[in-house]
Amino acid sequence: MTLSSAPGKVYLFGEHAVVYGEPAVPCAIERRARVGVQQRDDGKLRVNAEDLSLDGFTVEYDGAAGEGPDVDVSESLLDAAMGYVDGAIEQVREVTGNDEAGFDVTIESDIPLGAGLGSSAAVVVAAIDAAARELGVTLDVDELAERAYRTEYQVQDGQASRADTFCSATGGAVRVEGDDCRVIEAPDLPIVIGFDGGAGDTGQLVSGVRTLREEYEFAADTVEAIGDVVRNGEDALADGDLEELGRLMDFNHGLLSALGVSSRSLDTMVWAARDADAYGAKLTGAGGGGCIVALDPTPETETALSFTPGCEDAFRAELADEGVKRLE
Ligand SMILES: Nc1ncnc2c1ncn2[C@@H]1O[C@H](COP(=O)(O)OP(=O)(O)O)[C@@H](O)[C@H]1O
Ligand SMILES: C[C@@](O)(CCOP(=O)(O)O)CC(=O)O
Ligand SMILES: [Mg+2]
Repeated sequence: MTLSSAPGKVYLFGEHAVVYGEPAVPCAIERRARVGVQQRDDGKLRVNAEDLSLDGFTVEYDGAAGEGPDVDVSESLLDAAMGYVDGAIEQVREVTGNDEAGFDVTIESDIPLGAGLGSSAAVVVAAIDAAARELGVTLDVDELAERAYRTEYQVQDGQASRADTFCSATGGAVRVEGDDCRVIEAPDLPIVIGFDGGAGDTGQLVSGVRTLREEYEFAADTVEAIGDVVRNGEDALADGDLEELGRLMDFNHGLLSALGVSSRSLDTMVWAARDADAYGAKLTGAGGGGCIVALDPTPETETALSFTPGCEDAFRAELADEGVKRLE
């Protein structure tokens, strides 16, 4: 068996706008997906993903080369659930030139699904890394990030940036603008996360922003304004100016809200953090439901969130310096 892990992330700034070429700054956090892979002789793909439940079912699945799923759910739901793993294995078959390779894949993850913490990118990065190594090929981190990006791009119907996958592959704080991806210096950030227990549909939310942007010039301007916030945010990050970072995160949340990707529970958690005197707070990732990220070195925000109706979990997150980890 070959085992790799990869971290989730929060966006300090720039989600959604990054899809249209504006810069974004995600930071990897110490919450990981671990993917174990064992080659099979029969060319089939069998995925054991205990965290992945569809309306209460746990999926036992024979992927593209297999016999189809052992659950009674619609194909579209199953594609949505399994597309990332299937896509990751396709990339491994391509990059290793082993078209017929079959695998047993086991996924365990500390990252809530669809909540804006990049569970999909972490699963894809760890799966590609482990499956390629299982076939004797160790990918360098740039190739791994590129293959993981192609997987997300394909599964999300051509609507994905390189931000999540690059960040998960390299770890640390990163800056992504188009295909220019780099790791940047970041101070120790007092990151607090609030989770409403829900999820958003990344593809649908990205499509919503695309439509608005095509329909209204001011929505296109809003996307550009997010880019300006990010550029200011980079300076604040370089200066270690947490107050300014927080102000800019607040502004970023307002602009995301204007683009229709916030929700009542995300707004409620953002306001709870602001009322607790966090430096700033915003939704993270695609939105619609899931997580907010706040900056607060004191325990106040975590405490306030834990008493906020609609907030299911509040926790601190450490920056993950390391991206993909080769465990076995
Ligand atoms: N532990 C897991 N096991 C299997 N698949 C997972 C797991 N975590 C995430 N995924 C895949 O990623 C999808 C969620 O990704 P996405 O909607 O982009 O949200 P996010 O990346 O913000 O968590 C899930 O529907 C599933 O396909
Ligand atoms: C909305 C977006 O900018 C980030 C999505 O992040 P997440 O999958 O919700 O963690 C889409 C993308 O960059 O591919
Ligand atoms: Mg995702």
